[in-house]
Amino acid sequence: MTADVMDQATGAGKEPAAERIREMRERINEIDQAIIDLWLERASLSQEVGKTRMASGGTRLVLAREREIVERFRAALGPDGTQVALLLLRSGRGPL
Ligand SMILES: O=C(O)C(=O)C[C@]1(C(=O)O)C=C[C@@H](O)C=C1
Repeated sequence: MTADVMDQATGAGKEPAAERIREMRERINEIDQAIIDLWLERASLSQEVGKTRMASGGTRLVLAREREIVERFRAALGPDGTQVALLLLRSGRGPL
């Protein structure tokens, strides 16, 4: 890449920046995959907890526990954390 040609894939204007961006994107991809794997594992566990509880005659949901989880995410991530927690809970127990 010459200094005045933008690299299409990375959007960078110079090769050293393009190379650094490619490296950082590799790590971003690894992190995204870890998040996906953990998301799916959590959803599966959450479904299992729900089945176990209902089979014992208990409730489908435990709202106090959901509030605790939403609060943990809000405290760590702010208002977006609330949205993440709500999506996370929905992916395990389904929509309310
Ligand atoms: O911790 C539980 O008791 C669960 O059932 C798991 C979970 C969750 O996904 O975190 C799902 C539904 C409940 O209402 C509360 C929490």
